[in-house]
Amino acid sequence: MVGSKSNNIQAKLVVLGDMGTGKTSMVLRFVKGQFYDYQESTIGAAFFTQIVSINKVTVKFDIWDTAGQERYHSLAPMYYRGAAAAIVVYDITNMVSFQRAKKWIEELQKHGNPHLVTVLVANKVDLSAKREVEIEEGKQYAKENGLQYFETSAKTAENIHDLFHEIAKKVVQVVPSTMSGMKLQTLTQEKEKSFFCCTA
Ligand SMILES: Nc1nc2c(ncn2[C@@H]2O[C@H](COP(=O)(O)OP(=O)(O)OP(=O)(O)O)[C@@H](O)[C@H]2O)c(=O)[nH]1
Repeated sequence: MVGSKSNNIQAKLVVLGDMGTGKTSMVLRFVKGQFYDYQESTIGAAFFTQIVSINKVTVKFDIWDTAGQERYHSLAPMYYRGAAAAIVVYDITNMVSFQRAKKWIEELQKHGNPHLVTVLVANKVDLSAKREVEIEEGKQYAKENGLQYFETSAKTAENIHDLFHEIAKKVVQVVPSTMSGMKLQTLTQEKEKSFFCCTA
């Protein structure tokens, strides 16, 4: 439970998925309202912050946008460790990226925070004429694995706002009741271990 006064939650959010699926584009759309047709591939990872208000609760997302290229795979645990939420992205025009998304989900199930809010995102829905992964396939996989599922387009902004707001709502719901009322200072010492960081 979160206290009735105004509350602030800081939550680490990691974005994973194959290269070129649109991870950076989705985050840029959400944080800056921008989209680039020629978005450069991420090297290592990029960091962004954005605040979302859910009723009287403010969620500050610390977003780690990871690099999808295989050579950066070994860095990923550094970014999903301690995360409150994860977005796993695939490109609806690329079946290989869907297979890769499943691998990420398996990895998170094995090594991620057990309370991780995980969302499967099918991006580039504006390219439906080139679709290789059917909606039902994505939905079915998400259902079987207890994940939320969103179809988005970073290009047109379809569902991007809803995606991050839904994650914020879920994060607010799973904030452990023991953390309600804790002071930021107290939590800072344990920040490495904690999934959330609250002020009340
Ligand atoms: N049509 C369309 N193109 C998109 C969309 N999202 C991203 N793109 C394009 O796809 C390409 C790759 O996008 P990025 O955002 O760099 O993908 P990424 O997953 O961050 O890639 P890595 O950094 O290599 O892991 C870019 O040319 C984007 O413009 C979308 O929703 N629709």
